[in-house]
Amino acid sequence: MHGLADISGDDPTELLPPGYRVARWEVVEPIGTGGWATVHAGRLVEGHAEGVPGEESVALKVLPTAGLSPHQARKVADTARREVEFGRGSSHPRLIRLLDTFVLAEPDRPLLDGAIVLVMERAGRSLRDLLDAGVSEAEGARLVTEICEGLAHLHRSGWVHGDLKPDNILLMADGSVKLSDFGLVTQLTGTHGTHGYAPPMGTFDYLPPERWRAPLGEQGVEIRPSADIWALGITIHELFASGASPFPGATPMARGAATQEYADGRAPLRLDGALPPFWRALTADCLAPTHAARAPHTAESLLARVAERTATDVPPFVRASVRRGRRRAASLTLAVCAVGATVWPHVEHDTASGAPSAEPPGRIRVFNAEQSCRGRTDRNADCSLGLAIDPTRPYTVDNVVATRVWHGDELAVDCRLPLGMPIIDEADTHSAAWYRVRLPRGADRTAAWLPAVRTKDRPSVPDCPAPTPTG
Ligand SMILES: Nc1ncnc2c1ncn2[C@@H]1O[C@H](COP(=O)(O)OP(=O)(O)OP(=O)(O)O)[C@@H](O)[C@H]1O
Repeated sequence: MHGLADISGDDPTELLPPGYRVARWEVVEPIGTGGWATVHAGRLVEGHAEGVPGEESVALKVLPTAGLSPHQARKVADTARREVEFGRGSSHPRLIRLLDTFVLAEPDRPLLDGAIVLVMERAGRSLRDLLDAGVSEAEGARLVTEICEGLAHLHRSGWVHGDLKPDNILLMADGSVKLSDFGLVTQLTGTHGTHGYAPPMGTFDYLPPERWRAPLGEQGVEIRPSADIWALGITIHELFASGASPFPGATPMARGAATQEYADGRAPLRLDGALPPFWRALTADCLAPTHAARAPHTAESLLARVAERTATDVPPFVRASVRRGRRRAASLTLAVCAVGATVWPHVEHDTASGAPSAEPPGRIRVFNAEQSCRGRTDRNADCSLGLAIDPTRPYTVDNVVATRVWHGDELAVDCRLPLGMPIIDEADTHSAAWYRVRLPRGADRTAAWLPAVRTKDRPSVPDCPAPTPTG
């Protein structure tokens, strides 16, 4: 976020020298400086902190309040309050965890007196550090997937990040993504929990067009999850275009003006030629010019799109088995179904007993919310839908079986899981229910899970026992 002044001074070690103790934590060295804060590497020197793996694995974020105008001090305090309130109530593998918070009492060191210290999990670097070199398409897919997992969790829990950008997308030592910097997080309110009110701050390059004109009320400016989706679109563009913004201009203000020209229909969206076709389409959806046009593209639906795309874009040895599966499906199609759909054979296993059962308790037809895919009979890969291995885990690349399904396919169903991972389809239909379906003979497993949003049928089948990781 943009602060009003660099309050930290030129040398962060002047503020918090190595060896400085904050309760059970000790400062090791500075990591970086933001608009309002300096961040230092730190270590635990006393006792034990749950979930802190190594003794040097924390970051101490210091927000000084000394020397600020009352207005600035209020902003810093509000930023810290948001981070703390959010950090205390949330825990997810894709979010940087808050471990401790303090307000320093240092009457003899005026710069530090009253400073707020947040102790957090420490990352190795940020996504910003990857932009110059660029990433491969596969690596980009993994990074975007993990960003979307974090965003989907935030949005599901009723929060908007409000300052998503490569600097706030941190990479852990093992390369995994965690979102950070929750100083502008906003809780969704309103009758349906659709919007909240954020302070009029943020990073110009990542603000959606509607934010430039949003009226500032007593509670702040209105913000919705679609603001994070816009920021995600800019971030994906930067990721595949070596850090370039999709909007022209030498300064953030100029790029902001270009953003508004586009939103007003006075300029087209010009995405960099470096973006591969799938990512062009996805980025364009994230950068839909209005909240209403962007709203169907939720973090959850983007996650499903990337997962499906990655599952079709599999290594050659897996692809061969998928092709074999498709050939088998194609012959069944001819034999059984005049409209290009498949009726899968059903012999595998009875869910409750594990014994083979000839007749499944129910059948469902696959429904594809993409209208353009419904009339097709060619089983085109772009129109295929995935099945999950574990319906309680995020629907990501490593949670999709190799066998694909298409609109109209008829599947044998054993049971229904009412509360799995919530899924939102392209038409914005929500459901946390899943059906356990049998896979055709020869598939690499006997069963998989179809999200209930992918069928219009409601067969009367028993509730499933808790799923095992093998599905
Ligand atoms: N948990 C962390 N682990 C490692 N580095 C971190 C961590 N949190 C922040 N940093 C790094 O410290 C620097 C400043 O942090 P941060 O952006 O949170 O401060 P800020 O004042 O809120 O910044 P901004 O004004 O950009 O929002 C950044 O370079 C960031 O990558």
